[in-house]
Amino acid sequence: MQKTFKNEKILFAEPLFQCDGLAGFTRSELYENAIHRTLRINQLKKEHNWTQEDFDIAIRCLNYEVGFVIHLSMFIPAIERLATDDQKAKWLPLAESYRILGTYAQTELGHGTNLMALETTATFDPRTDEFVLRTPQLSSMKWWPGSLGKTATHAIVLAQLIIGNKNYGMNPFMVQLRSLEDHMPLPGIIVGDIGAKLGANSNDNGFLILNDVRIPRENMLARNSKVTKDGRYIQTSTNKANYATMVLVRLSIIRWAEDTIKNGSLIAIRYSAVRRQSSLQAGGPEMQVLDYQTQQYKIFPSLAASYALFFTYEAMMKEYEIAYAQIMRGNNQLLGQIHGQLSGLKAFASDLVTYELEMCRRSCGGHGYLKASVVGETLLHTLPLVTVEGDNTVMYLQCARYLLKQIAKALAGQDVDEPTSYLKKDILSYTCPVQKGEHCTNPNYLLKIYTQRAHSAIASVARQLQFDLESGKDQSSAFNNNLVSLVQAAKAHCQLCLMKNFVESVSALERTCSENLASVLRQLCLYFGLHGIVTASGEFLESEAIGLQQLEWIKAEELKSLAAIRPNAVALVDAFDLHDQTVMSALGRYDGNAYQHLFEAAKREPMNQTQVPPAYYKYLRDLIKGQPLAKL
Ligand SMILES: CCCCCCCC/C=C\CCCCCCCCC/C=C/C(=O)SCCNC(=O)CCNC(=O)[C@H](O)C(C)(C)COP(=O)(O)OP(=O)(O)OC[C@H]1O[C@@H](n2cnc3c(N)ncnc32)[C@H](O)[C@@H]1OP(=O)(O)O
Ligand SMILES: Cc1cc2nc3c(=O)[nH]c(=O)nc-3n(C[C@H](O)[C@H](O)[C@H](O)COP(=O)(O)OP(=O)(O)OC[C@H]3O[C@@H](n4cnc5c(N)ncnc54)[C@H](O)[C@@H]3O)c2cc1C
Repeated sequence: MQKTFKNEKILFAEPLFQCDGLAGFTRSELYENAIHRTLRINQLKKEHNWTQEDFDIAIRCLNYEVGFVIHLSMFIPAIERLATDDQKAKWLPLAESYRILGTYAQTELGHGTNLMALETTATFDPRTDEFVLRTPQLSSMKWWPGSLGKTATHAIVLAQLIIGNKNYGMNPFMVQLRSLEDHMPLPGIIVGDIGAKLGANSNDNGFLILNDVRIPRENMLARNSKVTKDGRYIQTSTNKANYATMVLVRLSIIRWAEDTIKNGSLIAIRYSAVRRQSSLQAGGPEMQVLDYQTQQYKIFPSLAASYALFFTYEAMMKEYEIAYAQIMRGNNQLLGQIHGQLSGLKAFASDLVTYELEMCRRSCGGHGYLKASVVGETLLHTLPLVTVEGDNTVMYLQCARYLLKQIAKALAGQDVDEPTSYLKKDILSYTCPVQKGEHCTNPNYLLKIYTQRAHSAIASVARQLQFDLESGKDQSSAFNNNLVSLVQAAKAHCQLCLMKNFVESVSALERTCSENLASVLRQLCLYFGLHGIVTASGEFLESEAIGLQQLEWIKAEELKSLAAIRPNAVALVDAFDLHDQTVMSALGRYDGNAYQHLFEAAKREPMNQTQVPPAYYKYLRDLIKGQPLAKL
């Protein structure tokens, strides 16, 4: 599942990467530890001639608990995508050698989603051939960018370009924030950390106020548009190309989601295999909780999601690479498709894993509430994914916007993109594919059900929008009246994508892997499809892709699937090939000794380093001895 990291032994031989000790770290210690880790991985990369992929896998093995995440995943890719060749030649070597440390400063205190309303301005001054950057009011200050608080020496600042009295929209500007001599903020720059978060506290997300900061004209990243010395704005590509970095990170978030749900399902399944509690026969031996149908019902969805997201990431990475190669050659034909697909899938993947991670945590009972179980920590660390790189609702709506355009093309007899080719079918020509119970044991039949449900959801909201417009509603009212249905249609399309990628990937694997493995993967794919229909049965019924009889067969088959997966559940998570130090969980260790590891973790608890707590001498001693307490 995860390209086995041949360098695991090297990485985890170093105490720095042994994660047991992170509990109890202060924010400053977490921050320093993260920086130390990334720089040490960089040294290991040089010492052992690791590839960039090895470097990335090392970071994923550490669950992204490293420093410079935005520098590596946004600042450098933004230079690659938004800068001219000359600008790349200047800035990339500095960034790649960590001579400058960057962030991607787009979001403001007052705006994150609505980029058109960003308030930071970059005003061209032809007298000095410079841009003057300012955050005009409190709500304008940049707020959230990772590494902005204490680390970044430079930021790619997204600002409204002003020439004369005209606003040319959001453009990217390279701004130095701190001195490269003493790291002090430069004149006009007020910068700092925005404070503790629910998780990911090793990251110094920051704020930035720009008070008339002057930068040379050449600091506007000018691949897609530029300003001439005499103040003319020349656009060389769609200004949406300036959004390209976000598209890449949305793809990375799908993989981040896959990595975290693999951790969660591995912990839940391994622990459920060793935890014995209660029994079904009076006086009988206590059962492995993994044998309870309800426990399987709680945690097998995370197992299936792990594989579904793995296959979807692989498919989307290929789709992105094709689109990106064309875009970098100036051909933006696939820009809309890749944006629509990745907006929706980033939202769907992050929604799916945050839900299933909580189910994994709950399945561990009381111990799931201990930091040492790590499932809760993983959830806290994953929660931002439903917001970063675009709030999920907004991302679903971007996907829905794409789907509406595609179905309009389909209805007009025009070509549509491959991911929406199903919309070419006549919506009235669908017949329920499942005519007998045994059809529910074939993922290909289920795929037809998902296709019809997605097509129906998109066609239905398109019709409703058309009806509202024809009834006299203006565009924005008609849209706002149908946002919930638009999100539902986007989710239906995304769930179809996951199911399609799962079915097609297993079908491709069957041609090369053993029948045993093929059978296990087919079973998991079938379960993923069945469970998805059951959990959204109302929508599937509404689409007429299934009736009550089919739903009855599907629900029965889903429960049978639980029992079929049970014998292979532990092997399926072992197949993730995750090192104990990656999973970090006392409940999910490969040796299965959960209780021993829990107790070891408790013994490492800082409070246990002394037998008698300081509070005893301040408060408890007099209390216990019945002596009057001094005034507190
Ligand atoms: C991966 C390995 C890396 C190696 C290093 C390893 C070390 C790193 C460790 C791990 C890597 C992990 C990677 C993940 C890191 C995650 C960290 C994340 C930190 C967070 C960062 C951020 O949050 S950055 C800020 C993100 N902000 C947003 O996303 C804002 C959301 N809002 C918008 O995008 C736009 O406002 C919105 C799309 C909502 C509206 O656009 P707008 O132009 O205002 O109007 P609209 O009419 O809707 O669109 C017009 C037109 O433009 C098209 N379009 C919109 N967006 C895009 C786009 N992104 N790309 C292409 N086209 C776009 C849209 O479809 C419309 O087209 P038409 O319909 O007019 O044709
Ligand atoms: C951990 C973390 C790291 C981050 N790192 C960075 C970074 O490095 N660089 C950076 O620039 N930013 C960063 N961000 C900011 C992030 O990109 C924004 O928070 C995100 O884009 C959401 O925007 P917002 O916060 O303004 O939410 P809002 O858009 O204000 O969302 C509030 C609510 O309004 C709803 N809403 C908003 N617009 C619409 C609409 N059009 N239709 C329907 N509903 C709508 C949303 O669905 C949501 O429910 C980070 C955020 C977090 C949490």
